[in-house]
Amino acid sequence: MRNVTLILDDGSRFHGKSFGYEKPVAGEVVFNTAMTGYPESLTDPSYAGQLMTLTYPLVGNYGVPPFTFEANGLPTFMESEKIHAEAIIVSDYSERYSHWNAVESLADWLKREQIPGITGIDTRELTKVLREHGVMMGKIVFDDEPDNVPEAQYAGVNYVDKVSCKEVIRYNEGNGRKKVVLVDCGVKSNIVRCLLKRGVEVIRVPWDYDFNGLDFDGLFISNGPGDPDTCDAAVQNIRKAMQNEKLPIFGICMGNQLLSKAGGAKIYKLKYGHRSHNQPVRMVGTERCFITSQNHGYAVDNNTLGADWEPLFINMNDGSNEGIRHKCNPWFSAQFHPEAASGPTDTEFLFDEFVKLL
Ligand SMILES: NC(=O)CC[C@H](N)C(=O)O
Repeated sequence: MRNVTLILDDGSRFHGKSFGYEKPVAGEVVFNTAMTGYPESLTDPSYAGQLMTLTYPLVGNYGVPPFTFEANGLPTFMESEKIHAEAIIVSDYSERYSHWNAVESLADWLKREQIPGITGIDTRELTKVLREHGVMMGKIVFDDEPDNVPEAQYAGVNYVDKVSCKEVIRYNEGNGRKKVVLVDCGVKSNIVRCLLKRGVEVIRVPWDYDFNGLDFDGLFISNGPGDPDTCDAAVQNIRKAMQNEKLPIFGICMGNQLLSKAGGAKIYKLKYGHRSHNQPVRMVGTERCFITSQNHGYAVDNNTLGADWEPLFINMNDGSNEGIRHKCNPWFSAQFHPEAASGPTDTEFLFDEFVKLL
């Protein structure tokens, strides 16, 4: 195992060993406090451009599931066709694995997909640094190649364009089913699955595709990587769709941010994001609290919501926005992940609410 150093933009250094693909890499260093879910998180397109730190120390011990696909083309156990995170940073990589569904080790998968993985890092200490300073850019450098230092930019880059589908894909076509246009900003497979299992046809379109000429009954806006302020084309198309006040609209994560922007609200960057399986959110106007799966670095500024909108969920840790709804029209969204994958499924009922509206 080659020695590596993780260098953060503030100059902090963490020494570890390479266990994945051997390539220096740079990106935004973020942390996730979930105890499980590395196959789902690594393949979540929303991690594009980021070096994913896991605070839970033992990683790799349940291996990696097979990369098989369902008849409709969706991967059976992964959230997309490939790893999107730039690298994974762990404390204690477990070379041995055991799980009924495992077919290979995390190290073998990372090497095959040419994604670096580093171990031996005190990821809890690293997380303290990120919480204190806020998320930072960082680089993984191989100690025996000190001059091979990678560069990367995260802010202002349109990552959605890199991960969105390039052409229209239809699922579950025909039979007079209700049709949902899904704006693919980097959609997770389980979102498509959550819609399909409720009997609708899904028309998945590229993030900047003007879907307004299509025949459809509802609009869904997906999760996706990077800064929502780089996705103006999507916001314009959503605004056009809003001319039909009866059209049901539902958004998740990036979808919450883009719907909010279409409604006139502003987005800001959180100091260190929400990435875990246990983020508590309260449904506004009730005492109901849900434990949610999350992965986002930006948030909607509640104070900038227009008069026709209100927060739908609020994060109980930091009071930030976790969803919005329109006061009259069937338009709502969640900042967290009701489709889980991975994490708790307690809020999957939001898909039922949306499909009922169609
Ligand atoms: N998972 C997502 O859709 C994330 C949305 C956005 N890229 C953020 O970081 O806030």
